[in-house]
This record gives sequence, C-alpha cells and structure tokens, in this order.
Amino acid sequence: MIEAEWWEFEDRDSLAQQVADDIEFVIERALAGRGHALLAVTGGSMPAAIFAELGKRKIAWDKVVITLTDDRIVPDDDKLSNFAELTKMAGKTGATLVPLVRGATATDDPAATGRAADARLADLHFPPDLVWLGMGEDGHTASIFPGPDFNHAVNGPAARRAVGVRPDPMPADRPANRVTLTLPALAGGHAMIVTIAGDVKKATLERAIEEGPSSTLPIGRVLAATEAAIDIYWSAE
Ligand SMILES: O=C1O[C@H](COP(=O)(O)O)[C@@H](O)[C@H](O)[C@H]1O
Repeated sequence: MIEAEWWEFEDRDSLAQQVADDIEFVIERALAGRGHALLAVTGGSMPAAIFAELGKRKIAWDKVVITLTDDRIVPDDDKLSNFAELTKMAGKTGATLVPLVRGATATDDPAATGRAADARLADLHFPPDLVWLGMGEDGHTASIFPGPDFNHAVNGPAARRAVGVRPDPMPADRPANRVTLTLPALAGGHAMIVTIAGDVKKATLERAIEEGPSSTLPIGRVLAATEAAIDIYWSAE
C-alpha cells in the first residue's frame, strides 16, 4: 500500500511557496545532520516557479548538490535538455549542479550514456536527501517509461543509479532517448515529493496509488518501493 499525503493548490504560485518551504526544511535538516545536502530534481514544467521561490531563501547553497532525476540525450544547449533548464533555474544559487548527460549528441547510444551518468553519480553522497519527482500524463516518472528498457530501470541491480532508456512509444512532444535514475536510486531517497498539475495527472496518480506495487504505471512502481514519507503537491492548473 502506498501512503502519501496530498496537498492541493489553486495555482502554481501558491504551490511553489509551500514546496519551497518543504525543500528548504529538508535541506536545513540535511545540513544540520551531515553537513551537506543532495537533491535529485525533476525536469519538466513544474520546477521553475519553485526554484524562483527557493532562490529568495537564505540557504547555505555552497553545501548543496543538485542533480536530476532524468535527462534527455541531446546536446547541452538543446531546448529539451533538463540540465540546461536546471542551470537557468538554479545556476545563480551557488549550489553544485551535476548533470546526467554532458556533451551528448542525439544519436549517442543510450546504454553507454547511462553508464557514464552512473559513473558520474558514484562521486555523490547517495541516497539523496530529497527525491523530487514529476509525472507525465501517461504515468511515466523521471524517465522510466514503458518500453524495452523498463525492466532494466525498475528491476536492475540496486547499486545501479542511472541507466540509459529508449522510450517506446517515443513521446511525440519531447522525442529523445533518455538517462534516468533507476527505481532503487529514486525510491531510496530520505524524503520524496511529487509535483503535478491538472485533472488528468491527478486521476492517473490516484490510479497508480490505488494499484500499488502491481501498478503498470512507472510512478506507481516507484512510490510503492519508497519507504520515506511521500508528499504530493497538486495544482489545479
Ligand atoms: O519528460 C519529462 O516529463 C516529466 C513531466 O514533465 P511535465 O513538464 O509534464 O511536468 C518530468 O517529470 C521529467 O523529469 C521530464 O524529463
């Protein structure tokens, strides 16, 4: 059974205030406990307003490392690059930003790109203090999609933090192979938040939570494997 606390907001600005409060709390707790903090954050449309809010907070950003839950295997300056977006949103905070994908071309082999990401993550202090997930309307989370690499991302060795994946079917709006944190890497975080917007995603997430560990939806599988407290932040628009 998945136990999660839901928080509902009318718009993304009010959601951003609350999520920023909670992320600040997680960072402060990690800094007090172990002197540094590691966050794995979602790509997509939700983080911009939240990072804008976090940027106003007095946080010891020089002790904070931020990596991504997933990225697309595209050149560094491509508009589909989650790391390019993260750099725009959080570059000025002074946190250390760690990419999953660097210097790639769209034709790079996903498996090799995934291994390179995994090697880069070996230097970080896993598990993350916070895993911050988004979700697509199809129930994918991070870049765990149905397809030939689903099993690898979900059932691979616990020590493997990142793998390369080829979504199948390929999302028409953001067509690219990906690197994703694996289910064990995502589910092992000390705290978990999910940020989503809109009625379609709400219904999908409610279904995934009801299905639990047997869910066919990637988000259901990840949340069912998570032992940390899960907070879901939903905005109507
Ligand atoms: O492809 C991706 O999509 C999901 C959801 O993004 P959104 O823009 O629909 O909120 C995101 O969580 C993931 O990191 C991203 O790579």
